[in-house]
Amino acid sequence: MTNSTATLTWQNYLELCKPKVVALIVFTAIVGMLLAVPGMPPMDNFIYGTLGIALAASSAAAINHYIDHKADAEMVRTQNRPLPKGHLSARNVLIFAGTIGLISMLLLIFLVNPLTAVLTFLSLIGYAIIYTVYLKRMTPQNIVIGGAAGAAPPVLGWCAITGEVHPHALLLFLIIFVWTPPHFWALAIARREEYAKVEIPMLPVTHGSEFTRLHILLYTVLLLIVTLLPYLTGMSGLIYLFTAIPLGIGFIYFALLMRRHKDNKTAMRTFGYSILYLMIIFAALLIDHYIPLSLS
Ligand code: HEM
Ligand SMILES: CC(C)=CCC/C(C)=C/CC/C(C)=C/COP(=O)(O)OP(=O)(O)O
Repeated sequence: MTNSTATLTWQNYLELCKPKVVALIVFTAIVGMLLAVPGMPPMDNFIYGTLGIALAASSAAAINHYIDHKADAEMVRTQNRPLPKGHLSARNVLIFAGTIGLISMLLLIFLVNPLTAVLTFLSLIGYAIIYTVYLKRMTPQNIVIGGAAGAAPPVLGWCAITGEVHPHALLLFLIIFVWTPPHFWALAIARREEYAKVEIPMLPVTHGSEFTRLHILLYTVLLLIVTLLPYLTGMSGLIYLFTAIPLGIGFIYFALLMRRHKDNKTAMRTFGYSILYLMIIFAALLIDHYIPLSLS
């Protein structure tokens, strides 16, 4: 194998893992871990927990590539993925997904704790099988229900440190769960023709873009309310609150902008904002945890 072929192979495997999505997922898990205890969490649980969750999410992403390869070949956004392009064989993808999935489970069972392993496994199956095989092709509520898998990582992170599912961790779950529909539907509006072409019943395809825009707005309002809960329950302080409120208002502003400007560019700007939103709100939770303002 020449050097450039080796690089290409390596890049293809990395692409299977959806590295940017998984990076943000892992960040939310890390925030869950750091919020679970005052000060620093035990290093072993932190490192092996992070690795285990990252490998499970990557395995789920690779399985999603395998199951979706036919639809992916039909859509401009996904047609250059390693399977539709023929850069990797289905067999290689399955072996890769199985191997990293297994390593993840071994790490979590033996070096973290069994509850984290079970919950991570359920998230993997939730995304790779329940969402990708069934929900995605069955109902326009696919991403609302399937969003539970993507929202799980802070709970997994928290559990990796304490061995329990704490109600505060469930608040973090709730934030990502309510964030997911406006995150995805903004993109789905811009890509509705492609989803229609491959007969995937995303909300803008089945109920139209207007209806979807209204639902994006409703979810951003709900999200602003839900993001007040960490402050109201005493889990987070004023640094968090003063970040969450303007961020939430910003998301509502984008949702309103989408109702005024019906172009794909505005929809994609909203999608871009959603990613920035999640990064910043979780960063704020973290900063607030270590630098609590005692004004409250
Ligand atoms: C059911 C749940 C979700 C759905 C259906 C969904 C859908 C998508 C789609 C289709 C893209 C691809 C955009 C593209 O190809 O340009 C994307 C990108 C992205 N998603 Fe999500 N997402 C979900 C949950 C999440 C979660 C839980 C996170 C992180 C916590 C996340 C973070 C991201 C990031 C960072 C990107 C940008 C990737 C890039 O720039 O390449 N998503 N999402
Ligand atoms: C901890 C653990 C195991 C979590 C798994 C969560 C996980 C990897 C979520 C990914 C969310 C995502 C990118 C959904 C899009 O899938 P899609 O098929 O609708 O998008 P696509 O068309 O870009 O493939």
